[in-house]
Amino acid sequence: MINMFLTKDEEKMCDGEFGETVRKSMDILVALGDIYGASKLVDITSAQVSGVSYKTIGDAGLEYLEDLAKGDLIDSNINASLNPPGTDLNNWKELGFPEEFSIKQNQIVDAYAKLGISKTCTCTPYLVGNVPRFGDHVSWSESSAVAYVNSVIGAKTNREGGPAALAAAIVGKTPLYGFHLDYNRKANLIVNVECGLKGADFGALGYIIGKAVGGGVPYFKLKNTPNNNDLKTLGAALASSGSVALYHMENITPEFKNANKKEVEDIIFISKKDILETRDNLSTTNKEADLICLGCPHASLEEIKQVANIVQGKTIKNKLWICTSISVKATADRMGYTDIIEKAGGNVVCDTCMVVAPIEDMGFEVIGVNSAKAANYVPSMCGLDVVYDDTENLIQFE
Ligand SMILES: C[C@@](O)(CCOP(=O)(O)O)CC(=O)O
Ligand code: SF4
Repeated sequence: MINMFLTKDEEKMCDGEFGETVRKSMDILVALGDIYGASKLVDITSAQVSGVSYKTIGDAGLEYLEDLAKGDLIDSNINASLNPPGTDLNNWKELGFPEEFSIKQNQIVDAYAKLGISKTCTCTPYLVGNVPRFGDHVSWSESSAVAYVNSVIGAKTNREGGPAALAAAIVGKTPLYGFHLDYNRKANLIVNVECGLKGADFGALGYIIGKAVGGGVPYFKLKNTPNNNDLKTLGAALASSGSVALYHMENITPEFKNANKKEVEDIIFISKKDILETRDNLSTTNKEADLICLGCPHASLEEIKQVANIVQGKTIKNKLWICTSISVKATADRMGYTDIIEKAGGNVVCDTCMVVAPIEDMGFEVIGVNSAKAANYVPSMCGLDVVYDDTENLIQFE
């Protein structure tokens, strides 16, 4: 029995009148809505679909998607884009990605494309055209992207699983509960940062607070003004050590005035010592990195420019990847940044990242990262050591 209210059209979708793909998607959305007590479905303007890497979904995932893609679709008329896959979809051969893995990976992405999800392949779709408006209901699933779209843009999403975001993309709707409702978007922890922050400090802060707040909503008071790259780094870390989907930042994020901070009793003070200790603890080894892997979440053009400025005219000792979307790379190519980085011995890698790529099978042992999320996940998802530091300290020259 279905508990939530469905319109006549939605009932028809559940009954299979629009085909099997739509029916199966409605099954997922209605089950989710009933579990979480949603009153109804709500229209969305955007979806971001994770569950893409062959490393995480395997052959079973590929078969499921190819089967689903055989059915008819309705025109859900939303902007839907894919998360990073496990390979650079075009340049996997040149970059040394395993062949069988890369072929399967391309098949997965093709199946998603048949289901109407664009091959944007990034966890920072807000940099490349999948940009909802403030207040929009959306269904996003990559956890750093969820934190960004809720907090920095002020669109509304729960932390969806890949299948739920795909179902939402197919139908153009999501169940109305959780962070879609304003009363769940209030802060429940105040974070008073007593020192200025820069670079990898933001990841360290996110790592500490994610652990402290779990799935709650932190409200930050900072001494200095972060840029959007800092906010994406912070959100990624919050969403990986905890399950944060939304944060507020005084005078920075769009909903900070409605966060009800006066009613929040829990307050944490963060000192320079806390940040430095956490930065140290995020490294699992003192060894030098054999691969420096930047772009978690996927790099912006400014971050690629920063790397180009650091390596210009020099020869990098370690291997260097800077991971980003194909759209950002296209602009980096045009600006000459890619050429500078390649001449120094590094690569701008498209689509994939250090967590979802099979780097453990590619001969690397120690990965240098400037992202606390990557520092948290590379040891657990790839079984490799990490060194955590700022970009300029990670890159060594001949
Ligand atoms: C680790 C992560 O960023 C990438 C793995 O994603 P996927 O489920 O393989 O698309 C997922 C997440 O944090 O939501
Ligand atoms: S692990 Fe990092 S780079 Fe990879 S998809 Fe997640 S946020 Fe993006």
